[in-house]
Amino acid sequence: MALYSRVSGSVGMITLQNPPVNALSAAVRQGIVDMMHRALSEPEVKSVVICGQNGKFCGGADIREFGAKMTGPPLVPMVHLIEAASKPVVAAIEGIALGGGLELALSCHYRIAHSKATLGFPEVALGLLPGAGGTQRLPRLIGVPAALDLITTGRHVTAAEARQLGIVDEVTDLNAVDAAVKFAQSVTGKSLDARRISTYPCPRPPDLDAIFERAMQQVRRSARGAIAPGTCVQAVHAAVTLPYAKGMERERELFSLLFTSGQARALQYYFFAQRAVSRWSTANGARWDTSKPRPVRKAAVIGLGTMGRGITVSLAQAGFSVVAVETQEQQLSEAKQAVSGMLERGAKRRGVPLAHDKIKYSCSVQAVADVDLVIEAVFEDMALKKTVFQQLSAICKPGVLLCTNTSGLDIDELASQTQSPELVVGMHFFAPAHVMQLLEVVYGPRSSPEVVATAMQMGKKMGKVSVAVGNCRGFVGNRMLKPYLEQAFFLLEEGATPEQVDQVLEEFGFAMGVFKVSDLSGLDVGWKVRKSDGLVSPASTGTSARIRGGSRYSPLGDLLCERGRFGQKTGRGWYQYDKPGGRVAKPDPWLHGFLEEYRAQHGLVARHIDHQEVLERCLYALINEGFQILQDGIAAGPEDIDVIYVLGYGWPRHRGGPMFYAGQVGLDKVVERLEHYQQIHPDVPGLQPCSLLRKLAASGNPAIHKWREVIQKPRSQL
Ligand SMILES: CCCCCCCC/C=C\C/C=C/C(=O)SCCNC(=O)CCNC(=O)[C@H](O)C(C)(C)COP(=O)(O)OP(=O)(O)OC[C@H]1O[C@@H](n2cnc3c(N)ncnc32)[C@H](O)[C@@H]1OP(=O)(O)O
Repeated sequence: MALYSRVSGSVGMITLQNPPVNALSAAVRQGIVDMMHRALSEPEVKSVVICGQNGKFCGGADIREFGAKMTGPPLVPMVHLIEAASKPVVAAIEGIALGGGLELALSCHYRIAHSKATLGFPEVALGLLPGAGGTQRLPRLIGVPAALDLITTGRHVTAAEARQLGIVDEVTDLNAVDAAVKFAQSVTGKSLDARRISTYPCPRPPDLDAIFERAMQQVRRSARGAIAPGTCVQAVHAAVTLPYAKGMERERELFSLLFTSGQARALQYYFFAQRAVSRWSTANGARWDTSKPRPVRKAAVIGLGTMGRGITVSLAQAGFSVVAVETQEQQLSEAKQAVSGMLERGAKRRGVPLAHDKIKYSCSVQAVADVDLVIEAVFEDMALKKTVFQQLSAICKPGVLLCTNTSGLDIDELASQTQSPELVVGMHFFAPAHVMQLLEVVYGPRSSPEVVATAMQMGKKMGKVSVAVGNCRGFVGNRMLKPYLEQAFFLLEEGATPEQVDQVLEEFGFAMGVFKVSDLSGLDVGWKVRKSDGLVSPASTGTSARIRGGSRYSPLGDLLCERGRFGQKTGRGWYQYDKPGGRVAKPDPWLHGFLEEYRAQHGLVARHIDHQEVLERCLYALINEGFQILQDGIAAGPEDIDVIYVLGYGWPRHRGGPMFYAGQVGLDKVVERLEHYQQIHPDVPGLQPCSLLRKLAASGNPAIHKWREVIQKPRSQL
């Protein structure tokens, strides 16, 4: 709703009230319309201030209303009512003015912002465009290039930048509402003719066509198939080429197109999914709202390889004191240099103070004796990690949280090396750890709720999105990756090339295809794991070379590693690179020849594999594992899996995540296609639809938010 009051005798004040962000729900819109009429009809009122309760102007349209039937006054007539008002209307912007909130502010005649406020049009991230005149008013106010930048990227600007761009009239360090009231009094009676943005002519730079061409190219490059950014460009184009009223019609047309799209639904689902994962629960009943995090002031990182360095930087930048331990002198000095460089670049990019003094380096594990939390990031080797955990358990003060950055080893086995297994959790960072936003917090059967809560909160403090997951081989992300990779290898055996598979996945929207990712992370990583699992056997031919434990196995990755082809680092992998460490993947004729030879040796006949088969086999195998993970209680809900895949594995956000995507495809269709492929490949268990997937499909493809009702009480292995 919106509250009306009279201040200083002549100023009508409309306060938006809809916690937590004063979103423009039907009730708020109704309140604004009613209170505007009231302010305009009261003769004592000479000017109006619009502000938001609790220091937040407005977070935009109420996204929760998008899925339901719209009620209440629409936004467009509401902003027209404000702009057409005969009394000056001043927006007092505190906290946030985003999306519809900024459109509301742009319909006011003046805008006063607090210096800490942020403003922006983030609609593009929800698969939309600013549909209440934003695409028509902003270019009129600040020009086409700046408007295109803000609307197509959705980036938030500070009050200072907004002032520089001309979006706000004044910035204050004092109380913005008081300042707006004073301002409103000062403009009482002044003509409003020059204050209605919709009446401004839209500036037409001479190189207009080139500007729009560049904007389109830019969004095509970065959108990875998302339709909203390009549609935003079209809407801004209308502002320059059409009169305001026609431009508004075009904005509405384009908005409707996006509003009803699957991409908008996926992005809006993802928006709430990312927030839902902070309300975590575990298979043994611990919950976010009943578990109190422990205070952590000082943390330690053990092992300063690539991951340890990134984790050290993340901790220091988040304000923790860090003891960074590396027992190899040479490694330690290299790490110091690398960490310093990362901190300097980070400080420059984010304009934050350098955090060098937060870090103390040591080559002795004894240095961690007084820390509150340790993150072990040594080499991915169980025996080594066990030794480290035994040492830590002996050295650390009582009650210290012992965390491991393993990407898939058994947390419980590590916990059993310590005197207090309840204090052990996984904190699985993604490389580069100081950049990637995802953190899998892995709890074991004995991890205490407070310890899970602490790791989740630590992640948040480091600016990460933390997702709590149960303990199993590969946890959620890497466990689902296995069947996906497996299918990609099988497709090569059957006749595909790495570039064909990658192209299909990149067209789907993945940042990188599976083989390019494999080259980037290093083929030797998986090879070591397969070797320790006893899967890598001496080269042989015939069917038995491609069977392990009764199931189909592709030794292709092993064979490449045997030839020293580890990917980018060696300049050769699934692709070739101009030099070791090179980044540009080029198809490799050697690899094509090798695949032909391999097929011949194993009696395989290459066949044509189409786009649909590549996509379905890779994605549905991955999705099927996701359902198995839900069934096992390793992830509490589909949102957890989707957030992990979008933030950690390059799944296109505009497709919501693998579980959401499965729902959009239709669960019955996913089951049907998996069964189809399983009939052809009966030796691939990962293509057998799991029982939860079958159950959900049989119960009529329920909406994703209803899946939890069907997922029985978690039947975790924990
Ligand atoms: C043809 C059909 C015609 C239909 C007619 C429709 C006409 C529409 C016309 C115009 C289009 C306008 C569109 C919009 O305005 S879309 C919304 C644009 N705004 C945003 O995208 C802002 C989204 N919010 C945020 O970025 C952040 O929440 C934040 C910066 C505002 C605050 O961040 P933080 O402090 O970190 O808090 P949380 O993110 O955790 O959020 C707290 C809580 O609030 C919920 N929430 C936030 N914003 C909204 C919102 N706009 N609507 C509803 N709910 C919102 C958020 O979900 C959190 O709650 P929780 O999920 O329960 O945890």
